[in-house]
Amino acid sequence: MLRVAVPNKGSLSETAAEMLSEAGYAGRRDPRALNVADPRNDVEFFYLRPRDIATYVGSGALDVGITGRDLLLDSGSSAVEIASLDFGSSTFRFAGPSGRFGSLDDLAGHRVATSYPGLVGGFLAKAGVSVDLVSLDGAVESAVRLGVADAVADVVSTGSTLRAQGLEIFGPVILESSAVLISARDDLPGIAILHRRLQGVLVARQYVLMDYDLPLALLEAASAITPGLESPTVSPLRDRDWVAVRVMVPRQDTNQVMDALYDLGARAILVSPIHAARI
Ligand SMILES: Nc1ncnc2c1ncn2[C@@H]1O[C@H](COP(=O)(O)OP(=O)(O)OP(=O)(O)O)[C@@H](O)[C@H]1O
Ligand SMILES: O=P(O)(O)OC[C@H]1O[C@H](OP(=O)(O)OP(=O)(O)O)[C@H](O)[C@@H]1O
Ligand SMILES: [Mg+2]
Repeated sequence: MLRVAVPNKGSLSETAAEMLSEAGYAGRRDPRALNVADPRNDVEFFYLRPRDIATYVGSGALDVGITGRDLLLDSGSSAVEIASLDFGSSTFRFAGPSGRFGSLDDLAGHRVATSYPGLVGGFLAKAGVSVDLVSLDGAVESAVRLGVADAVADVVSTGSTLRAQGLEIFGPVILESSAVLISARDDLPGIAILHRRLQGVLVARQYVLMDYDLPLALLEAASAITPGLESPTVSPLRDRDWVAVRVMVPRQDTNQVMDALYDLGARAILVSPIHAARI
């Protein structure tokens, strides 16, 4: 039975659970349950703190897990990233009081608060900048105002938490992070199945199916607008001068693509959602 680590709370937990459910796996009925067996899929899920998942997976106690790239790198675990899951995107940045720091070198000798000492310490060591790291559990943006640090290094999404504390980002990007699938095993077929199913969910979320009718003479021009993943499916119509085209289109481009196809001469342009996919 494949043993899978899933975030039990925090920013990643809801979407991770939704994706697994869309991928056909059993979820938690009791939100406090720590594990759920899914015998139909030969999987058992373990609901753990996102910060601990890389440790469990790296040690081999669990086979595969969903966590943040930043948490994986901070942990120093030997687990590796198998795939990005395209949610929970954030950037890891330095920030200080407005106008106080201009570049990374300005940090030398100062106190930097973070709840990711492994990630930030590694980054600063590589950059050759020596600081006094202040390790906190969370809400690190308060550390400057409360006087325990001169700057912070933390997860930034919208930036509103930093702004509310009078901080602004400076220096290089430490990391672009997102939710990732991690493992320390490459010998379990169940991992490839889980990976493929989650990829299918991403495709179903990111693409729509588009059908349209088109004068045959415009097929090359239309294929340039909607190349599809491999190549568009083209079917004959009773009127031999026309064809029906079916193609996958990135969801976010749907309306621009429909406008362009209509301008070209396509008609009866229909869009449908994709419920599941294996690409
Ligand atoms: N505001 C956010 N937007 C997007 N991703 C975020 C945000 N905050 C955290 N994350 C990401 O979520 C993952 C886990 O962070 P999360 O906040 O859920 O856990 P935590 O900080 O350990 O727990 P908690 O905040 O509940 O104490 C990390 O990969 C982080 O980059
Ligand atoms: O850029 P923003 O959109 O404001 O989001 C970033 C904030 O979100 C996370 O906080 P979280 O709620 O996880 O609290 P924590 O700091 O205690 O982990 C992160 O640690 C930042 O503080
Ligand atoms: Mg947090």
